Amino acid sequence: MTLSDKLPPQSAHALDRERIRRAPKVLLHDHLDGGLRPETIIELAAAIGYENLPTTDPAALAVWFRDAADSGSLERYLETFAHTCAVMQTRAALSRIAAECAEDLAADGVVYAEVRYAPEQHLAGGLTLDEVVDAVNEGFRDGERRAAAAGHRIRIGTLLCAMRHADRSPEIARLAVAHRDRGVVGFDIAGGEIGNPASRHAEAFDYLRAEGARVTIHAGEAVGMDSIHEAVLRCGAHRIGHGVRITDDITIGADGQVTLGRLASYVRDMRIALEVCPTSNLQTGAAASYPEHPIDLLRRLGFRVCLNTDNRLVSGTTMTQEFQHLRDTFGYGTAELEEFTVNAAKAAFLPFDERTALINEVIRPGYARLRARELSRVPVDGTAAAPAA
Ligand SMILES: O=c1[nH]cnc2c1ncn2[C@@H]1O[C@H](CO)[C@@H](O)[C@H]1O
Ligand SMILES: [Zn+2]
Repeated sequence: MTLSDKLPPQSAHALDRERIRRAPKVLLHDHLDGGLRPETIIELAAAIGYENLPTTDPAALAVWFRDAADSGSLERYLETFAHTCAVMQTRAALSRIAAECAEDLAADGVVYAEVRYAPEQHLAGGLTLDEVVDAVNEGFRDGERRAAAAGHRIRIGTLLCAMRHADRSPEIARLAVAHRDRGVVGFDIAGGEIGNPASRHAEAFDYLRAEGARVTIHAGEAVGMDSIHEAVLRCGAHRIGHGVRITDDITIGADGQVTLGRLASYVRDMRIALEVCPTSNLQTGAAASYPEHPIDLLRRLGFRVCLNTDNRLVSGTTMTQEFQHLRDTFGYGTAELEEFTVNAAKAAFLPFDERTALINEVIRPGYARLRARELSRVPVDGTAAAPAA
């Protein structure tokens, strides 16, 4: 197979920011504790007497997070979460943060999201694991209602993370299964990848497999193929968080001939989705630059790639902004945004009929409308009559 054979036609129209924002999008990889509003952190910190924030100016705090996370190392990136987790230790704080997350995603045009967090990191104020999950779910239901009142349709499921370096994964796996019909759609492991192999959590993954639970695993971000191999073949991951280092198992000859190794073939053949987060990858050193980011290669090779934010505050991003970077770097347009969105909907941890409805009743019609507007050159708000082409 040569790569040039696999190039789809690029969209003829450049998508402007507002059209990207309005297009229906699906987000599968977004951390609740990485996406707080800076104003909310400052308010909550003041209320509980948390004095370690680097600044109490919202704009400066947003810049601080992005800069501190721009370290080239995943470990340094993760250090910034101490400040967000510090203010996420009560029922009210968790519910508020989840509700605001739903509102912010909806305002960015996200119609379905799976938002993840590690319940074990929210026990310092005396909450139980079950109370943490209930508080977050309550917040999301509230946020969905508020978004609907503002004219935005969004649905949110949650993924419970266990931390790779800790030893609570069996408990968190049981928690995910106990709440699976009440807002929780799957399980993940997050945190430092180096020195913390997924196989340490084999007990949790064996249990989840026996329960038929849905699993995604952060892998192939700071560690390469070995980590992806473990995640998929030993731990049974249905999706991979990041997974960009799968390119270590792909060779491209001087003649453009592409060869996939056994692992890369498995991931592509089995339609294991790669939850790709370009900006986060640049910050942690998983990719050197947008042009060098493997998302375009993987997409052209037919991997089930979807586009994600990872951490909206820490990476200073939104879904709209992630796609703008790809538009500017690779010339992507409506077709590619729709492709990522449908890929994400196919890989969502929703029942089959709900995934189908999401694609056929929300995503496809949304993009059809977008394309019709492009053709007639109607302004995005549809108010003024467009001049004839
Ligand atoms: O890109 C990432 N790779 C690995 N772990 C991450 C990433 N982003 C956030 N977290 C970790 O996941 C926890 C639960 O949400 C966060 O507290 C953070 O430590
Ligand atoms: Zn992540």
